[in-house]
Amino acid sequence: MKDVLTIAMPKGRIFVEAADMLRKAGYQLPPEFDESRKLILDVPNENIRFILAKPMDVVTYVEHGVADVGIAGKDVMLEEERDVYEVLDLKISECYLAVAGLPNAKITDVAPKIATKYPNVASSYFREQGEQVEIIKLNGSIELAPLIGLAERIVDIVSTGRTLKENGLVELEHICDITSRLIVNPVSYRMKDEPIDELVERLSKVIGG
Ligand SMILES: Nc1ncnc2c1ncn2[C@@H]1O[C@H](COP(=O)(O)OP(=O)(O)OP(=O)(O)O)[C@@H](O)[C@H]1O
Ligand SMILES: O=P(O)(O)OC[C@H]1O[C@H](OP(=O)(O)OP(=O)(O)O)[C@H](O)[C@@H]1O
Repeated sequence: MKDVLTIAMPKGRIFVEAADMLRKAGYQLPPEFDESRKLILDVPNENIRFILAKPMDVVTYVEHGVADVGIAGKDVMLEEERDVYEVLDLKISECYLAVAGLPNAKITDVAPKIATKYPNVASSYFREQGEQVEIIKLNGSIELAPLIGLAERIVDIVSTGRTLKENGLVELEHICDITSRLIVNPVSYRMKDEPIDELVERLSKVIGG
């Protein structure tokens, strides 16, 4: 009996695209997979176990080796340096990180406040720009911060631009493009090289069209 491969899947918006991609790669995922509230789902005929985690936590499960592989946004990978291998750009959940704020806002502070879910990315970005800022960490609804005076600017994900637009904010600087990545635990990469190589190969074919 071969070792089971544990895959950490992010709940939320990446899940749908990732599940679709796995199906296109020929993995037989049961239909109830998409609606279930279960956090561990076994697919015995594929020798795969899926665990469902918050997108920001996927990398933690993989780093600790309780999941062999996982799917995580590049934003999460950039925010914290982790001991995992990033083996494939899945080219799904495309978006980008940007600086945004109210139009024509005057910068009066010596160190303007920047609200973000990504304090490390934001700090490095402004350090590279040679700009002194004060970072305020938030967990969501980042666009609210400049509207209510918590921060002058934000660093956040932009996809369609709808959230910025509907809140009267404008994009000021493009930081970097983001897509989801396949990440692998370094020990699993050695111990379970066969199923991992197969997964990478099958997913690569889907990406390549
Ligand atoms: N608007 C978006 N469009 C496309 N991809 C996005 C968007 N927002 C975030 N992403 C990508 O999807 C990943 C997961 O985002 P999602 O919003 O599902 O989770 P989260 O915000 O971390 O968690 P939650 O909203 O459940 O607290 C992000 O890490 C990023 O890579
Ligand atoms: O450009 P858009 O297509 O409008 O997408 C961008 C929005 O999507 C994400 O928020 P999310 O929906 O994850 O909400 P939250 O960060 O407030 O939890 C991101 O933080 C932006 O707010």
